[in-house]
Amino acid sequence: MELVSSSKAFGGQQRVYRHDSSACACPMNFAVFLPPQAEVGPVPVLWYLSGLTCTHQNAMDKGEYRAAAAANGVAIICPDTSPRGEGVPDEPENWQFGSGAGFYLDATQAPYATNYRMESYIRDELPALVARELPLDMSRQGIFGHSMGGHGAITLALKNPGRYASVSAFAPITQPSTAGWSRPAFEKYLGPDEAAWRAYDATLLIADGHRVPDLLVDQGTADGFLQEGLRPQLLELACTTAGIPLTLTMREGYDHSYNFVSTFMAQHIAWHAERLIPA
Ligand SMILES: N[C@@H](CCC(=O)N[C@@H](CS)C(=O)NCC(=O)O)C(=O)O
Repeated sequence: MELVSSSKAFGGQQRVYRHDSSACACPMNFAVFLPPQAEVGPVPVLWYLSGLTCTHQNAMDKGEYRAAAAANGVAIICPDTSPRGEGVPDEPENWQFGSGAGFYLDATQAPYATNYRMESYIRDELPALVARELPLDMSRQGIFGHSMGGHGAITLALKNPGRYASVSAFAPITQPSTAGWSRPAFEKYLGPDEAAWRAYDATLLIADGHRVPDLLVDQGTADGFLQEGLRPQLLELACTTAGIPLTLTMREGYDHSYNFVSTFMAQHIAWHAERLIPA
């Protein structure tokens, strides 16, 4: 992998790397913050998955995670949200599909199946790469994300028990198989048979028996996508029915932006650190 940039922050290093992805069949960028503790030994890893229209850069620029990551001694990795660039099929006018809208799934339909394999990328390829190249303790991983990235974090945690010791989300898309901004994308990536969509829907994965030990979710009450796109009540119902301890907090007056995400970032990192770092 090629170092694109490196800058000291909070005693650690905020870096961006670029590499040729075999899962996505294109070059991919990712951001990684290494806390100062990484200079003395491998540190736990917290994966942060971003939402629609984002790249590896949004959370790095606006997520305000570095102080808490340095204080807790965890690395934060922010991957891109889709394959992108020359030769990657896209709908440039559509912000809910294609570039910036990979939905953390492995597409099965032409022409998307060649590149849009974000599940394999996040679950297999990128962890193997960073494990080889960076001072990370891969036996201690957590995952979180925002909106489409909250969907990605929760579904990956549900499907890979034991891989992620902790999972949380800011304003996650809880039931993408029925939400207006994700249904068309699911159909294009996965085909018309909705049975194939269940593997990428948190509420349906829970209904099908998948579990996480516990789950932290924050949601702003002034989020314009709250009832059409996000619907935390569906996740709450699924978790209650399944007996999954969910800490869902509705945050009065907060919208969908990084002003909301950054406000609660330190609390989420502390939640993960409690589960990743033995007292
Ligand atoms: N472009 C959309 C908004 C998309 C949006 O809010 N994306 C969220 C994730 S779902 C985000 O994080 N955007 C990038 C940013 O705020 O930096 C619109 O015009 O309504």
